[in-house]
Amino acid sequence: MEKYILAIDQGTTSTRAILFDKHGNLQATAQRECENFYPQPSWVEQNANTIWSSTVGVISEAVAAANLKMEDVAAIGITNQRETTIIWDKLTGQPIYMAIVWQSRQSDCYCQEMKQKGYEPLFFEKTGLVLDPYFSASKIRYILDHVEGAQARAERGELCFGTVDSFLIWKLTGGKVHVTDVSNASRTLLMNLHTLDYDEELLKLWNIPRCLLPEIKDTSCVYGLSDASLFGVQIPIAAAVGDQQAALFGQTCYAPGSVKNTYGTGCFLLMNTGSQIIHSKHGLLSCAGWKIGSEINYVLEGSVFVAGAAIQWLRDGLKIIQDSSETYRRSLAVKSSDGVYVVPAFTGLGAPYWLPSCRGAIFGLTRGTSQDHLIRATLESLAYQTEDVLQAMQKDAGMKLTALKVDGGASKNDFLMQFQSDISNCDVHRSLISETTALGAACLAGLAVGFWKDKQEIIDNFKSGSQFTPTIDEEERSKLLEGWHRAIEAAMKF
Ligand SMILES: Nc1ncnc2c1ncn2[C@@H]1O[C@H](COP(=O)(O)OP(=O)(O)O)[C@@H](O)[C@H]1O
Ligand SMILES: O=P(O)(O)OC[C@H](O)CO
Repeated sequence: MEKYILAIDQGTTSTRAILFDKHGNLQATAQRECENFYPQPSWVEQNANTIWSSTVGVISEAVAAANLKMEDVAAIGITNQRETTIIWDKLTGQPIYMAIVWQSRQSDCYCQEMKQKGYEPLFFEKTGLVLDPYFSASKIRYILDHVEGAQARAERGELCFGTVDSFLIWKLTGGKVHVTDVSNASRTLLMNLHTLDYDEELLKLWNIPRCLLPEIKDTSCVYGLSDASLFGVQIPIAAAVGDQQAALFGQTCYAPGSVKNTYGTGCFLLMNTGSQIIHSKHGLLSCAGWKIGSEINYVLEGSVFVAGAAIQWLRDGLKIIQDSSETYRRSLAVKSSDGVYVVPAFTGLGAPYWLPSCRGAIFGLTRGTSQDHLIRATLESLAYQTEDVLQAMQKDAGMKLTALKVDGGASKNDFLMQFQSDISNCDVHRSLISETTALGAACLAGLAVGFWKDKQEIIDNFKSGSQFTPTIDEEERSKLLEGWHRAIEAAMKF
């Protein structure tokens, strides 16, 4: 009887379950939207119970859609929005606060305080990260300070912290297993990148008790079995991996120097740096890519906070499009963005600028500016932000990138992909399967249970899709980029 690997991709905008067969072909997929709440400007929260119920829902729906039974699933791999912070009661499994989403800025004051005390270099050296509310540590501090009695309960070992992977493993195993993997732990500001363990000095600075935290495990290994009461059978949970590292794995970027960009809610450009930690001098982050047995892979990352989220803003905020795919047609309805630049810094600026207080701005408006110009300029802003990160990455790595592998929801937009190729003067390769994040998690789970023999088998299964090559000359490229840099500098000064 043929078996399948089920990947759970719990992202910022949706929870998906996807089934893959032995050849890496997608067999079925199920998806539920996830509601984001914005209780105050620049705060973003989600209901952790809904994250869980949507996960159980999509698993059953995907298996049913493929006409399979749960017995046909050889293993589950989990990939997730990273940094998003959940603290729950160890006895009841009930979250004690909303899930604080990675984009949320409500814990910025803790990071500012650490910066004022001069701790930024220490954190950068040990964790590869900058002191920003993006990462989990200050979010944990926020919950422990704002939920009555939480600090004392954490110290007594009554509470558990987890990023979404950890919370889902806890729930799936019926409250038996409290673990995470190195790729997720390396985004907490608590894990030492060199030892791959929590760092006592950093825990002390944040006043976070170690017993609150999940054990850090490999990325590809069996953490436990799903509780029989959930699906009738016990299925090995065999991978947990942050979604950006999962996409890097799914894109088969195994060689040091290979790069991918994912255009989802945000944009995340990752370069595999092999067993070497490269500490960026240009505003990028270092973190763990994955650990498989004794093999550890590090990555250099540029995280852009608002990418597809800007398209959602056009749809839900400005209401000038009905559907995100409409941006393709609307962008081509005008010859250019006519000098309009959108800086979508709705939740501050991430890499390479790191300015949490920055806000969004639109420049270059004239009486002739139409909705289509604004839509086109918003799409272009995804490519400009990516280009800024690419420039920083090339400087750090000391090399010129000639090809960029891409994936994620907004990578379906051909206009955006062509503009990216033009503006970055490099080839853009879009994989045939857009679900490379889920594929990466499935591959890591499959390797753990022997479903796939080795990485070569995964490379052999990989299917390339469309390719975009540059069509504009250097003069035009420089002019467009010069306008963008004036816009971003003005937004930062505002
Ligand atoms: N055709 C498209 N053109 C532009 N943006 C798109 C398109 N399709 C989806 N998006 C954007 O991509 C994002 C969803 O991508 P996805 O990879 O599912 O995100 P996430 O993993 O962050 O939940 C949304 O923000 C949406 O606005
Ligand atoms: O939900 P996504 O796919 O936008 O990913 C979020 C990132 O993991 C945040 O670091």
